[in-house]
Amino acid sequence: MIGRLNHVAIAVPDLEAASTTYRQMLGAKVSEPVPQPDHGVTTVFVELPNTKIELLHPLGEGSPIAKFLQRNPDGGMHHVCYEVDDILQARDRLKEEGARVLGDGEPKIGAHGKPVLFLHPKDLHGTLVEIEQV
Ligand SMILES: CC[C@@H](C(=O)O)C(=O)SCCNC(=O)CCNC(=O)[C@H](O)C(C)(C)COP(=O)(O)OP(=O)(O)OC[C@H]1O[C@@H](n2cnc3c(N)ncnc32)[C@H](O)[C@@H]1OP(=O)(O)O
Ligand SMILES: [Co+2]
Repeated sequence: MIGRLNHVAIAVPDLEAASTTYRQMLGAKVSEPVPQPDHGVTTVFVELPNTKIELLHPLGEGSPIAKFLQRNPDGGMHHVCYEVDDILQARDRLKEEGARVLGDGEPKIGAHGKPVLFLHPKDLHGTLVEIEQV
């Protein structure tokens, strides 16, 4: 059911410093920061030949990544995002298989203008998983 790896997300305490590291030290193509108020984060995308890295920083009150950064003050890998063809079909199958779909269970529009959902890390061996319909 899951397809390509769309992105790996890394939560960072300093978005500018992380962007500089990826641009200068690693020589990657790095986007400008984009606030995502519906998701409580600001994103920077790093374009790699085969996938993307999503740098995340909290935005506003009650950001879903705030506690993660408190627990990991230097930052760290936050989630992986897999592509699916049909997000509602994927959601229903994942629920049947015992995965908890986070939030109200309805897809939100993600950073690429496509529907996304998140699955609880405790049901996926300690990894927060995002699925994105492409
Ligand atoms: C920009 C849009 C979009 C895109 O298009 O790409 C995005 O990526 S938005 C990214 C940010 N949004 C989200 O992460 C939404 C989904 N996340 C959540 O709903 C919450 O973050 C969470 C996963 C439910 C965690 O909530 P939180 O309040 O931070 O922690 P808890 O105390 O409830 O955690 C319970 C348990 O899970 C462990 N945990 C938490 N986060 C992670 C993680 N990222 N990876 C692995 N494990 C995680 C946490 O340590 C707790 O474990 P125990 O201590 O053992 O109970
Ligand atoms: Co993401």
